[in-house]
Amino acid sequence: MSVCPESEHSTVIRFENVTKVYARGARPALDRISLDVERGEFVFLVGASGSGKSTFLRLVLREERASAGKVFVAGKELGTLSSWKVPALRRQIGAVFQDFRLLPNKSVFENVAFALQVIGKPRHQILTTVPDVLEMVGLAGKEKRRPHELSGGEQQRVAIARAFVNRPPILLCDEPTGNLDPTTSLGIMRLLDRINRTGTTVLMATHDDEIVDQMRKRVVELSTGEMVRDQSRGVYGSDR
Ligand SMILES: Nc1ncnc2c1ncn2[C@@H]1O[C@H](COP(=O)(O)OP(=O)(O)OP(=O)(O)O)[C@@H](O)[C@H]1O
Repeated sequence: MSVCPESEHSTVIRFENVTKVYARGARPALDRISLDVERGEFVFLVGASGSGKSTFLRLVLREERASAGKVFVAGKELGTLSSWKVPALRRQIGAVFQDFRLLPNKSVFENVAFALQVIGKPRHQILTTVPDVLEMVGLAGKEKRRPHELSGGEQQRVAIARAFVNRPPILLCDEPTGNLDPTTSLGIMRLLDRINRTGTTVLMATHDDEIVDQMRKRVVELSTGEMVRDQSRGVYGSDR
């Protein structure tokens, strides 16, 4: 197995000349992307629909493999990573999506606890960890509710709690505010910012220009699979 050539300790995601082609003859969804994300960074991935943002996130999760080039996550090269090691890789990555993806028949508590049960955490640990993370995301007192008894913003907080409960070093967010109004979105961003300040690297794909402009974090822009901008403390549109 090859290991990331840079210091494993600071670079958490590295793309080396990565191309992804889904179907033979199709134009690349990602075209020769090279990028390093350091531990503790907050990175926005922006670009029009179809520019390759979700493909980028899927490569990090090893849901897809690069057609050419190398992807390193947490020091591991994903092209040569054995399939039996993929679950351990994914334990290092929390993921949050636009559509929340909660289990509808489970309570808030159970939705978050489930993430710990599947990785074999003991019951006593689950009983102390879940209330802590629910408190952190602002859902103390709502443990027994089902997802349909919560607002969209609250449902996204449950999804974030579930993604973060195991304290992964990396949090991937694919349009996490896409279904939320601006005020609720701001609350979600404050929460992601807090999580980032604990040292977790956050990589967030978004179309939400107001949020990108307010947060002033690193902005990586894709356009039809090519990286056209990588700006520290950037804004959504490069012309502003
Ligand atoms: N599973 C797939 N099979 C074939 N082509 C795909 C697949 N997934 C994505 N694509 C293509 O790859 C390109 C990039 O898509 P991707 O979903 O990564 O873009 P995106 O920037 O996330 O878009 P959106 O903002 O709409 O989610 C598009 O041309 C898309 O049609």
